[in-house]
Amino acid sequence: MTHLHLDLLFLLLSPLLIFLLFHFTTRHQHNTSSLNRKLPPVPPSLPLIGHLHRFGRLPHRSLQSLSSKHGPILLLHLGRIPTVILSSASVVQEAIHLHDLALSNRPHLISADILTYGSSSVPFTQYGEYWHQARQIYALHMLSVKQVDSFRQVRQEEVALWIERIRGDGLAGEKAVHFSKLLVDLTNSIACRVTFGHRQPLEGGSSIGKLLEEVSELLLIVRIGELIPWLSWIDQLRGIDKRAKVTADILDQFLERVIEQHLEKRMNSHEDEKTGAPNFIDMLLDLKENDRELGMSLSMKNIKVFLWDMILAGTDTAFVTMEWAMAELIRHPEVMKQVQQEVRSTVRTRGELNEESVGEMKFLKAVISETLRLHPPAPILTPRETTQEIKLLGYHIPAKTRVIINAWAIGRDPESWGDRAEKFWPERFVDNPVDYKGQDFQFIPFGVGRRGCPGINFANRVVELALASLLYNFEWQLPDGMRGESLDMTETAGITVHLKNKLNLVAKPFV
Ligand code: HEM
Repeated sequence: MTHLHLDLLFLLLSPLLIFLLFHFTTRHQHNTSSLNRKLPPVPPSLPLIGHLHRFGRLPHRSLQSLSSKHGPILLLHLGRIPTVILSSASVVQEAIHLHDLALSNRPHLISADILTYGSSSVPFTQYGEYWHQARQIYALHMLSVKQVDSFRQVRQEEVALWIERIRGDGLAGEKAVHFSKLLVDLTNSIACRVTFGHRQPLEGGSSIGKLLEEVSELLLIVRIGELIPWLSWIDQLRGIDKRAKVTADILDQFLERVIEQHLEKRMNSHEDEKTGAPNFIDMLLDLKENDRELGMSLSMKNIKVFLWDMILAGTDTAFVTMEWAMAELIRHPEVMKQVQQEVRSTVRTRGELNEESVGEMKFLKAVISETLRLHPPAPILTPRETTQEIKLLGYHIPAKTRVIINAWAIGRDPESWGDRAEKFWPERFVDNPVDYKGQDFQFIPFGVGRRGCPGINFANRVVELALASLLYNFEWQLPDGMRGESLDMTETAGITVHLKNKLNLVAKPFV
């Protein structure tokens, strides 16, 4: 059906839809308040769509402005979905200290169901036994400090190749480098080598990057049927399910193929030959062979989900962090100079740029923290859902309420960060014990509580080494004599928030 037909159909049906929506929404809101308990403040809404229109294209910003008017805890109705918004460090602290367990579920999302084997992906899966076992596998095997250490050589090799690529190809010092694209290439190749053992495991036309883009986009699409179930036929007409199923099939076939290749290789090699570079597929296949020790049986489906999670959760977030860090450094040449001085003098003293020398670069770490404070890659984290009724700041929050934590607003709250809350000022993190591991509620780019990110250590190693290498090897400028302060910092909409206009920079070799 063409777009014209769809629009016409929608127009004809809209009076009926408006009546039914009005009936549904008012009845629903009445039900919530009839509990006769004090609910969080509800900003004015429209009868048909509740607060959907107030969610905005960039929800972290629109929700911040709502909470500055109505307070740090709000109740919104996104269509049929009651959603509580938490926007201050103290309210999140109370939520996690008193109700972490009750806040550990994720809402059920149809796209995640289709794209991640019935929502088996850890970021989307329901709280319960499977989630516990999966987190154990991350903590003890895939993302343990020892395991992350074992990928050191992969990271160092990939970063070194990447730096040479920037320097070579006649790019460096001549014309602007498509910096954002370079970052995607690096994070993809590290994630693929670590996960599959190869840089580019897909043969033929499509690439992992393309597949990843399609999956992220599909996970982001707002489904009308999820907000207003009886309108789900509109999603069918939009073809979302079909698109998601096609992508899920490509993804599944790809994962099957790489796992088969590894199985074949294992069958054809003797025990003493199984010493290739470490990768998640072989590690999971080893665990599957010894699943009695593991305490759970790992199915092939589980293995596929773990592999895809690593790519999905780990690539975009690290890339976005580096993109924002570089954009802020370009806008603040004095900070750029200071961090380059630290990186270069540490390398001079240590004789080498590697993960050990990077570990000593305090100001570089402060620059990364300040970037994550101002630009958390997932500004409203990942939504939660209450498993039971809870009480927060004296307000009742019913079971099955969606909960959104606005980490972006919390990171810019003058109550926690003072007058210079909006300023990029990395010094605030030098010799400051506040960090992003989830204990300091004013700074939570990796989330909080038991659903917090298990990949912090993995991400840090990549981001620190890659940024240090860029800063050590090159002087960075905007093309055509553009000045840093004119850099467009407009954000894109999405679960992860990028720079809208991709970064193009001139890289002049320093060494
Ligand atoms: C700068 C990089 C990263 C950032 C900012 C980030 C941020 C986040 C956030 C905000 C969440 C949701 C937390 C919550 O709901 O409280 C999350 C969850 C998750 N992250 Fe990360 N992440 C990053 C890198 C990684 C990496 C490298 C991996 C794996 C290799 C990873 C794996 C996961 C997983 C599996 C979850 C789901 C946890 C659960 O639901 O139990 N992340 N991450």
